[in-house]
Amino acid sequence: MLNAYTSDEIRAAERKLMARLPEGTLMGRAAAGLAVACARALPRVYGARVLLLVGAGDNGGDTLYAGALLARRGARVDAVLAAPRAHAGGLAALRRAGGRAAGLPDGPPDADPRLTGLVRRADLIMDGLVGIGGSGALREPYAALARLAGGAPGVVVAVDVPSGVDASTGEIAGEAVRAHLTVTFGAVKAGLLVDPGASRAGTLLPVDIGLGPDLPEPGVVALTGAEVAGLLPRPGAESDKYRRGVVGVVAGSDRFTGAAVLAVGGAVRAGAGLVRFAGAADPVRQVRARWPEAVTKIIAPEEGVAEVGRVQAWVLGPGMGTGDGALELARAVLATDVPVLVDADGLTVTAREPGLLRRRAPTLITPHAGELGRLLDVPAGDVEARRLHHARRAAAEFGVTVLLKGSTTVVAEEGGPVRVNRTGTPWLATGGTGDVLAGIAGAYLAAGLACADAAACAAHVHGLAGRAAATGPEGGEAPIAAMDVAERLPAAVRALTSGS
Ligand SMILES: NC(=O)C1=CN([C@@H]2O[C@H](COP(=O)(O)OP(=O)(O)OC[C@H]3O[C@@H](n4cnc5c(N)ncnc54)[C@H](OP(=O)(O)O)[C@@H]3O)[C@@H](O)[C@H]2O)[C@@H](O)CC1
Ligand SMILES: Nc1ncnc2c1ncn2[C@@H]1O[C@H](COP(=O)(O)OP(=O)(O)O)[C@@H](O)[C@H]1O
Ligand SMILES: [K+]
Repeated sequence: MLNAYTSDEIRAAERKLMARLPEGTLMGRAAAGLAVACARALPRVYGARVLLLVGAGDNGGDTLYAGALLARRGARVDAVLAAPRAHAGGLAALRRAGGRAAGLPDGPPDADPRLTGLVRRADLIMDGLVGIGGSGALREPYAALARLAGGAPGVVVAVDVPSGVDASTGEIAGEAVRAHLTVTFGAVKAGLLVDPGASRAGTLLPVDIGLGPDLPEPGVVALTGAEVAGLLPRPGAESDKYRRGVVGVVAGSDRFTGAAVLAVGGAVRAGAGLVRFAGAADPVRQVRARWPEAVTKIIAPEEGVAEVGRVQAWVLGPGMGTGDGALELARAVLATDVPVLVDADGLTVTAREPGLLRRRAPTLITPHAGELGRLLDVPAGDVEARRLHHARRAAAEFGVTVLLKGSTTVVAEEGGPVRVNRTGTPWLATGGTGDVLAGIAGAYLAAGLACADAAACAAHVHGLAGRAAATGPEGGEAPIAAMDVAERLPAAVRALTSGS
């Protein structure tokens, strides 16, 4: 499990640890780890040009000490001091090691030829403007320096967090540094795992400074492949198709037949014991043609799902339409006493009657930002900008588990940590992949996994399958279709369970 924390949690742990150690020990450990990471990111240290962007706080202090270590190994180190004050010990160390430091010129930094020259020529830039002490949008001149680093040809290394990214949430209020590598101290910050912050961090490199025993229970976690493999349902000698889990899928409409085929495909390929599909005549025909494994039934909305047969979990919504008939079907499925996954159109219609989501049996909703925005009555852009906040809020408000899709998938439930999935690829941003995801998670629910486990495992496996589809065995990357993701599921699960 990769555990991630807020700035306050890290600070509290640091305070406890610092009380037991001589002053400066933690900064020394942080700077040493940072210098090693930077040295590894350079082809050679001797003669390399290194530029330090230094803020007034301890984040700048780490950067100056690390710069001093590189200068001692022969790097040509220049520090730009973004504020009138800088960490005194760090500055002295850099100068002693032969590094140079200067303040900012008058006027805009991006119009200063010396500064733009330093940025252009730097093999490596360390962003030490702000770390966990940052709050709100980057102020000037920090914001201008972050912009300058954005256009630099060299490697950009964020110190602890990319400046401008909220370390606790991943939110970005204004300008933010875009790093190739983030060297983060003590423990991973939650904002490095959640977009928009996560995509500014590049590769994450945690440096252990001894905080472990002082850290609390994490508020955000990412499951490892081995943990997901351990949770995935697996048939045993006593299994039969019913015990493995029967998933009911209510999806598609005469207008949207593909969503039904894809959701059923996700469930079949994820290992459901049996898939029962119920819907309008057209999607039933399509599902039967593509997935002869599924048992199908044509239903009219007023019939409900009582005659479809016994299932252990329902998937409700992909492509089912948003009219009154769809709402009637949603009412029928949500009135059952088994776990229900609500996706896509199912969410759009329940947004008209959110009380339907309050059930005794578990409920998992799988919105993208637009769908969650409709449920919470906030713009989709705000959901994307504040993913952790809105996913947690919806879980609390509706009493459900929430899997919020998009560039970072987060799974939130009351009383547990948020789980973040890191296996996906932007190639998944294509029509129908969400329908496949719903089918996968539905199969896991039917097999008996709790909502948060089913959601986290489904997102993990779906992300792996998406990546495998986009990269293929010959390397490179190519566009994918949603059905490719369903087809790659068995290979993704095989790779996961074999530990490769
Ligand atoms: N504690 C420890 O043991 C260890 C800590 N470590 C390191 O210390 C870092 C935390 O250091 P920190 O607490 O000094 O805060 P830091 O991130 O440098 O920022 C504060 C400065 O930024 C400024 N500022 C804030 N927001 C701003 C904005 N929007 N735009 C512009 N400026 C803004 C703020 O200005 P102010 O608001 O006060 O005027 C103040 O000057 C941590 O990330 C890690 O790198 C490691 O060495 C390991 C051990
Ligand atoms: N930029 C991205 N990076 C990674 N995954 C993405 C990105 N954009 C979308 N996805 C994933 O692609 C899928 C799209 O689902 P959804 O929006 O429901 O599409 P559809 O309704 O067409 O099936 C989700 O699993 C989502 O997490
Ligand atoms: K930083």
